[in-house]
Amino acid sequence: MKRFVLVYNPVSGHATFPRQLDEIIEAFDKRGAMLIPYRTKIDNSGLPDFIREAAPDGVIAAGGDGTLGEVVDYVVRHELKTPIAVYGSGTSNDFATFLNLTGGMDVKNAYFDRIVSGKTMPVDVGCANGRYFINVASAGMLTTVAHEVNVRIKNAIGKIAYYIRGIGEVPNFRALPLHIEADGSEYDVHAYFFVIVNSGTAGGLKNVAPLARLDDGKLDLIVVKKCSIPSFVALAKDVVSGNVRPDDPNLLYVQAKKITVDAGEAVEGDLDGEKGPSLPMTVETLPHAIEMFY
Ligand SMILES: Nc1ncnc2c1ncn2[C@@H]1O[C@H](COP(=O)(O)OP(=O)(O)OP(=O)(O)O)[C@@H](O)[C@H]1O
Repeated sequence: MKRFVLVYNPVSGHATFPRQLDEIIEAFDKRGAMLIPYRTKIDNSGLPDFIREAAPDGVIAAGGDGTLGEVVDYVVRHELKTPIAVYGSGTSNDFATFLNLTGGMDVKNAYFDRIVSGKTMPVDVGCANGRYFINVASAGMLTTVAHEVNVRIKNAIGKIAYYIRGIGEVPNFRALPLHIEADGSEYDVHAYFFVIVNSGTAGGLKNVAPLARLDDGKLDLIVVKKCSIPSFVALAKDVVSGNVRPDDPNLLYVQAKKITVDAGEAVEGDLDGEKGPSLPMTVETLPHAIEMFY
């Protein structure tokens, strides 16, 4: 009998996942597979031993991008060599969205079939100052905004909270003097923020990085340069509508294996939507570091 560790975050998104637990256990039971639940806590340092002990055919991360990122960090760091599935039950579920895994029970049941039959693909992982992430590393104005959003507000109204809080910050937009090295090329730009993405979906927005591929051995760096307010509004419109152009003059768009970003000060960073290392940040790609069910 195949068995899967179900790592579920009871509070992510609207804290609705616990109500779906019975349905999911039944879905795997029907497919002749066993689920071994692991309820996340603030400190999940016992997870690697739990996974080793269970010796599963895969680990399913049920939560948002933060939960998935944490599972990926443990799997890579502890060389657990187990394929990973994502069940998006967070606020924005960027990675699950990129893999077209969000939707109704039809989508989920088809995915459960593929998990049980073992359909996997290799996926790159990012490493930022020694911490692994699956989807996005970033820093700058927007990151601070996201971290300051009260968790309860975030749960209640989701990503809209980012914008509400963000709008309040507009007068405080501050550009950072970034020095960037990407695979040997150097760039100096005044920028509001940057994202380094693995998939093309970030911050609840699809197609933020039109060139991004999960298995190309590269990460995509997108830097939003300091610009006039009308230019910024036009760019924001393109981003929201999924029409980011890599050659947009207000962006620096670079694909690279290794990227270092320095702002000359310790600006707070973000990994997969959670607090990450501060700048300077060195991000490297680990090509095909994990297998993911898709
Ligand atoms: N039992 C728990 N009680 C309180 N917080 C928890 C618990 N388990 C995990 N967490 C916290 O949940 C956060 C991760 O949430 P996650 O990113 O998965 O969901 P989200 O923020 O709702 O979704 P998304 O990242 O997709 O927007 C982490 O900060 C983690 O510490």
